[in-house]
Amino acid sequence: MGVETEEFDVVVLGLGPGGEEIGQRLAEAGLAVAGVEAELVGGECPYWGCVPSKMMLRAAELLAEGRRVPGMAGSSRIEPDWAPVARRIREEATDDWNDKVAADRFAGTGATLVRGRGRITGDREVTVEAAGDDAGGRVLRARRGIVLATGSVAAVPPIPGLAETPYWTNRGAIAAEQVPESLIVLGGGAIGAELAQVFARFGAEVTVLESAARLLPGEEPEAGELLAKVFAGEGITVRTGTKVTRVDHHGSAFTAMTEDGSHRAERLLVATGRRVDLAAVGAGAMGLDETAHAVEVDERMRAGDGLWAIGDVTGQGAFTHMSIYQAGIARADILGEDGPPGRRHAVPRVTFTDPEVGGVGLTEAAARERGLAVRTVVGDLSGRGWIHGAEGFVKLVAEDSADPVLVGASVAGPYAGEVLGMLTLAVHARVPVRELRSMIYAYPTFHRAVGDALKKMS
Ligand SMILES: Cc1cc2nc3c(=O)[nH]c(=O)nc-3n(C[C@H](O)[C@H](O)[C@H](O)COP(=O)(O)OP(=O)(O)OC[C@H]3O[C@@H](n4cnc5c(N)ncnc54)[C@H](O)[C@@H]3O)c2cc1C
Ligand SMILES: NC(=O)c1ccc[n+]([C@@H]2O[C@H](COP(=O)([O-])OP(=O)(O)OC[C@H]3O[C@@H](n4cnc5c(N)ncnc54)[C@H](O)[C@@H]3O)[C@@H](O)[C@H]2O)c1
Repeated sequence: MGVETEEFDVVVLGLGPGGEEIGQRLAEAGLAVAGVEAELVGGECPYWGCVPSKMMLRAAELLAEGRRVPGMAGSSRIEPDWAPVARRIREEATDDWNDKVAADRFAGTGATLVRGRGRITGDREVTVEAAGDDAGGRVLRARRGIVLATGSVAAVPPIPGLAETPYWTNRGAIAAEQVPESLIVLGGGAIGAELAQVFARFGAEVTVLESAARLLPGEEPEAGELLAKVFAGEGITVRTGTKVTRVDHHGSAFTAMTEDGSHRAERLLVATGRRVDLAAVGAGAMGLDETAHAVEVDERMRAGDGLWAIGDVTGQGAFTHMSIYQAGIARADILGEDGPPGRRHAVPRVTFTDPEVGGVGLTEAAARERGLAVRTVVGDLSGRGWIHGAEGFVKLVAEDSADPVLVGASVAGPYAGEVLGMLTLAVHARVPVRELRSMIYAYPTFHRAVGDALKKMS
């Protein structure tokens, strides 16, 4: 088996949204870049994550809007059909899980695409296993350094019996050609909540089993409570504070045993978080702790001498926008450019359920855990919520000082992810609350609810 050694300025290991962005931008800046990808150029987001899941959610939202016609605009008869959803995902979103367009775009910037699974095997050295028809592996040496951007995979809890069953992770759910008659969703975080609502709206009988005390436990409690109410109204069974003790699969059904009973369904989706495997990428060869849950980076995304890490592997927020943001910071550092350091006080997050749930910066609980003295206010969606017939809330978390700024904010309701934009700006730029109060909020918009909430803040 022959082994070729090649030299580059930078080797990017993993071409998800973060790796793709930095690889392309460094190549465009004139560096010799190799990008190593084991599966599909683009990573989880376009093929099994954000993009196809948001297509599903858009379809499910259209059904829900149709069902809202009676009482407001006439009558409606809704007949869900999964076929166009599966077709859009196959043809428009993922090109049938083919990355030719992305691979060509990457190579078009002058970067070298190396297909195969890579491993750090020494200082600034990556060895790539032979892939496909390649005769042997390749050794890539990086003069400036390696960017570790290998993302995350679904974390599967060690529940007895589960590993022996044909459970879905996000990948199985996204590639579904049919809606199951019934579905158990293990985990009521972002993935679990979004996909539970999609499948329920297309006719599946859905049960969400969440170990924490409420849905979306990382968000404000008001968000989990609102979603639980909405889910109940849509016929979704939600069990929180539940421990699943065993999972079995017999014939065509899953059984999940809990401490107070059992649940049966045709499919079971595991949505209990993500996992980073630093041993698999050989991170120890450049001094990292391979047992860690994430790579620790400084404000320039440096993880060591000649080593940068970006995206899900950093544990700073498993979001596509974080991986691309961090790619920009690392790119500037590698090119020796001045630029703002990576900041984490205003990371936005949106769960695209209906109602959407958006948050930025700290929740009240997270702020208090850090020892910050804060004041909070919770408001409703004002006039627009009533006109729309929608439920939701705005919650603001301000530091308790003479001239306070917001350290966190949440919004739930229609277009909450869009309303979050102004709150993200406020937290990011530390706009004083007095300035936010003096602003004019268009009537009757959803974002006017922010102005109304500010008036109530002591
Ligand atoms: C169902 C779902 C919905 C989501 N929705 C959203 C959303 O709406 N908005 C949002 O911001 N985020 C969303 N996310 C999260 C988002 O997909 C991730 O945060 C994002 O993809 C992370 O990008 P990344 O570059 O860190 O890594 P990834 O996208 O995980 O890509 C890493 C790449 O590295 C490759 N790789 C791994 N190991 C090796 C190796 N040893 N050698 C070579 N290649 C390797 C992998 O094959 C992969 O292509 C969602 C995720 C899921 C699962
Ligand atoms: N709209 C978005 O931006 C979006 C959408 C989907 C995913 N994502 C990203 O992907 C990440 C992973 O999503 P996720 O939903 O898998 O993770 P998550 O961490 O958001 O939620 C996992 C949930 O599973 C629960 N859980 C853990 N172990 C359990 C068990 N044994 N039984 C029952 N419940 C259990 C946790 O309490 C938690 O509520 C998210 O944190 C997010 O960063 C983002």
